[in-house]
Parts: sequence; structure tokens; C-alpha cells
Amino acid sequence: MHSALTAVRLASKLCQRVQLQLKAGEKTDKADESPVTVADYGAQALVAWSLQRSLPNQPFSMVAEEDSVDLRQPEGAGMAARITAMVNEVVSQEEPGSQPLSEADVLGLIDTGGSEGGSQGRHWVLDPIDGTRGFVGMRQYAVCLGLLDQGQVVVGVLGCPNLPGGQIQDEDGAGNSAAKAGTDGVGVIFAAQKGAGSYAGPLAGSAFPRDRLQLSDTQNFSQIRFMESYESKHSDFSFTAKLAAKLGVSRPALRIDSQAKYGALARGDAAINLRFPRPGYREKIWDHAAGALIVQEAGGVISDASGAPLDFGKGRWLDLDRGIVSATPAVHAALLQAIQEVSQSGD
Ligand SMILES: Nc1ncnc2c1ncn2[C@@H]1O[C@H](COP(=O)(O)OS(=O)(=O)O)[C@@H](OP(=O)(O)O)[C@H]1O
Ligand SMILES: [Mg+2]
Ligand SMILES: [Mg+2]
Ligand SMILES: [Mg+2]
Repeated sequence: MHSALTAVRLASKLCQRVQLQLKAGEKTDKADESPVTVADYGAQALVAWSLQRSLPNQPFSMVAEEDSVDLRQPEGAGMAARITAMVNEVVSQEEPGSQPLSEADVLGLIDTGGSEGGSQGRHWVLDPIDGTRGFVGMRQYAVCLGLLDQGQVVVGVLGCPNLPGGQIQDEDGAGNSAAKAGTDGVGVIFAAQKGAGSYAGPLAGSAFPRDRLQLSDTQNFSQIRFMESYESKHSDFSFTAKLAAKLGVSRPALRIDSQAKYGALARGDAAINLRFPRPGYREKIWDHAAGALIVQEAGGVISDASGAPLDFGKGRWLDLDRGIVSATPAVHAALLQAIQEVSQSGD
């Protein structure tokens, strides 16, 4: 757990610096048209560097989002040099006087994320920046690190540099302004260990997060609110609006980027998180592993839209019925019922 917290904090530091000074040419689109920035790559390299440094002589396997293929093309040379410089800036602060990493070292660290994972052995699961669109748009994003042991998530850590320490209010415009970043109380780290609970605390500093999270269940649908993606292309907002109406949820949806939603759910900012991508979209394990444990250890429930638990031991992808839903227990049960009814009504 200590190694995961340290790695996430280092990577978050890099992201915070870059978000404030992201320049043209430091963001490109991948083959699937999703964005990637120098910070996604830099954060992935730093997490790998930090974990290997704190756990030497252990086999290291990591399932992570990014790879160095584009950076090794002639057009990627500038980006690769910039990433190497950024990683070395953080490394030299962490380990003063150390030999700087070469570009080949940094690209090699990024590529340690190519593991296939699976139901055997231990694998780190990393999304170096979840919510890259939020990161670029100065909104929410999260550095997400989980540890799989025999296919089960046993550790989950979320670094959320732009999340306010207190609950997000409806009128905060989804708490999505990064203008507050760096001000007092902004920046939260969530951590969970299987069987040992979920905790939240300040991202800054190096203390173990100390606020134990325990969700209180509710049946009071007129008081609760739900969360969903900020990006309308990531989730079907018209379907979720019908679900909310069916449940009698009348407060406006809280739309925030990234797995910061799972942290926000675990600490009670909202009672439901809904995600209904377009049919055929394949969910990746790094988009949910860390957050799922944080929700469960706080007393919440997460499943696919048919109620089946998520299986993180099947490789790099989740294999599920459409949708991922998480909520407090009684609300989750009502939600599954509402999903069936709204799906069957077909309107
Ligand atoms: N079409 C489509 N449908 C569903 N999901 C998609 C889609 N495209 C991308 N992604 C993945 O969504 C991740 C961002 O998560 P969120 O949807 O919670 O954030 S956001 O509100 O949209 O910013 C995002 O994670 P990052 O790539 O790490 O940012 C993607 O893995
Ligand atoms: Mg991405
Ligand atoms: Mg992601
Ligand atoms: Mg990502």
C-alpha cells in the first residue's frame, strides 16, 4: 500500500505541473481518436519507476493504458524528449544526485505496462491519467493504481489533484473547475485495501490518508443524486435520465470526469454512479479497478447492468453486459430493477 501511495503521489505531482503549462504539441490523438498527452506517458513511466524502486527484487507485472509505439516514430521524437525531461525533473527531486534516466529508460518504463494481467499471480493495474479530456480541459482527472492478486483487486489508490476536500455541491458546476487547484483543501487521495476499508486524505504531503469512508445506505430517492461521465459520448445520458426519473431522483446529475467519481461516491458526495457506453464499447480494467475497490470497501456495491460482479481477472478488458453501475446497497438493488424496467419499456 505504501508503495502504491508513493507512486500515485509522484505521478500526480508531474500531472499537476504539466496541467498548468500544457503547450500545443504536447497532446496528440491515438488511433482510437482519444487524446493522450506528455503527462499520461510521464505519469506511467514514473509509477513504474517508483514501484520498481520501492519493491526491488520482486517480479514486476503491470497492465497499463499507454505504450511507447507512437513515441518511437519520427514524429514522436519531440514528445519523447519532453517526457524524459519531465520524468527526470521529478526523479531528481525524489532521489537527489541520481543518474538521470535516458530516453530509452523512460520508453522502457512506459512499456512495462504491456502485461496481459489475468487470474493468476500479481499485476499492477494503472491508468496514468483517467479522464485525459478532463485533464486537458482543466477539469477533473485521476491517477488510478490497483493491484490484482489472483484476479481480485486487493489494493486501490486514486490520486485526484483537482478534487475539493469537501463534498461537491450541486451549484459547484460539478466541482469541475481546476482553477481552484493548488488552493487549500484541493487534491484528494483515496486508498483501499481488500478487507481493511477505504480511506481519504490530502493528496499533498506523504501521510497515509486517515478519514475512514463508510457509506450510509438510504432509500430516500428524492434527496440523492447520481453521477455520470462529463463527456456525453462516454455514457448514454438519455437512458440515465430515464433511470433517474424511474427511481424518483430529481436532483441534477453530477457530471465529472474520471474515476474521481468513485472516490466521490465512496465519501458520499452522491449515492449512484452510472455508466452506459454505446453498445459494443469494451471497458478496460484500468478504468475501474482501483475505484471499484474504493467503493466496495466503503460499503458500496458495483456491478454491470445485469447485476453481475466485475471480473478483473480476464485480461486487459472487462467482459460484461452493457453498463457499469455503483451505488449504496439498497439503492443499487432498486437501480437494477429500474434498469430492467426502463430497458423493457423500450421507449
Ligand atoms: N466511447 C467511449 N465510451 C465510453 N468510455 C470511453 C469511450 N472512449 C473512451 N472512454 C473511456 O472513458 C474514460 C474516461 O472516463 P469517464 O467517461 O468517466 O470520464 S469523462 O467524464 O468522459 O471524462 C477514458 O479514460 P482515459 O482514456 O484514461 O481518459 C476512456 O478509457
Ligand atoms: Mg486514454
Ligand atoms: Mg481511463
Ligand atoms: Mg488514461
